[in-house]
Amino acid sequence: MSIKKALTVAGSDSGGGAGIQADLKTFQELGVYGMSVLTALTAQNTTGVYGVHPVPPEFVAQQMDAVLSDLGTNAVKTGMLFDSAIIETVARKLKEYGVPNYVLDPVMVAKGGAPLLLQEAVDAMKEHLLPLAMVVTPNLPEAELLTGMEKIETHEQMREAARILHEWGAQNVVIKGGHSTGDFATDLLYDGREFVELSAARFHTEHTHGTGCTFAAAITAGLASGKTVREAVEQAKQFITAAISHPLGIGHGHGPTNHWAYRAKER
Ligand SMILES: Nc1ncnc2c1ncn2[C@@H]1O[C@H](COP(=O)(O)OP(=O)(O)OP(=O)(O)O)[C@@H](O)[C@H]1O
Ligand SMILES: Cc1ncc(CO)c(N)n1
Repeated sequence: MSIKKALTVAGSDSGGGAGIQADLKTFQELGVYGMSVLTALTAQNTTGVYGVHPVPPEFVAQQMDAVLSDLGTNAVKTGMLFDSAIIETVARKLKEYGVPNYVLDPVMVAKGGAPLLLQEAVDAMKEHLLPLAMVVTPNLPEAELLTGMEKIETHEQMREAARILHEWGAQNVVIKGGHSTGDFATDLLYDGREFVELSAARFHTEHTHGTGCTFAAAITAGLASGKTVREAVEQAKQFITAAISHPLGIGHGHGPTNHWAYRAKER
């Protein structure tokens, strides 16, 4: 059996719960070989983001060349990209190498409110990355910023946002419902033809640092392994639900999710 590989292009979370670190842990747990291209360093822990140090776009390009010219990959995800120069560089390299199975997690703001994407970069993300995406995974505030819709709360508004992002070039759209309220955390998958709702019990917990990164990384790992988009999203939902339901209880703020929980349950 050949080894399946996945690449994450994202920022570093020194606290280990989100960003590159969450992605690599998720890849490992789902049995794919993980590779990483760093776009920014953050001085971060469970209580907040205390500093951001972006990587020069030329060095992002150099990292992508190093990985893609030698190892190649079966899937790629992007997370924190910080500015439009980095976005344009990443888009150019994804096209140059014809990278398959691209998952765009449009990371914009950290849980505590720190900006992880400059405002000037939202248009660049729509123009350069959305049309390349096999799957895009906005949370509700990200879907509002991308579509320009004033409020996305109801199921019908989630469907409308998904239709718009599909029309703008993403092949599949997952609108994540983590930020809504109610007894269920319900996400919506749209492939341009049908809507599929993925629902799980909502856990009343503070420990949701890195949920979005982990979810998108799990989708990426599934695609790298040859799953269909539907199968990969369903597995990712199970992975993140398990990770949230068994928090590690570390740190003084929003603690990380538990990347071991899914495999522990499988055994
Ligand atoms: N309290 C919760 N209980 C159960 N599932 C949740 C909860 N919070 C989020 N989820 C699920 O976790 C996944 C990630 O969604 P969320 O909306 O939290 O992403 P995000 O806001 O991008 O995360 P991040 O804070 O990492 O940026 C989705 O499948 C969502 O339904
Ligand atoms: C580096 C990084 N990427 C993404 C997020 C969003 O959770 C975060 N907090 N930090």
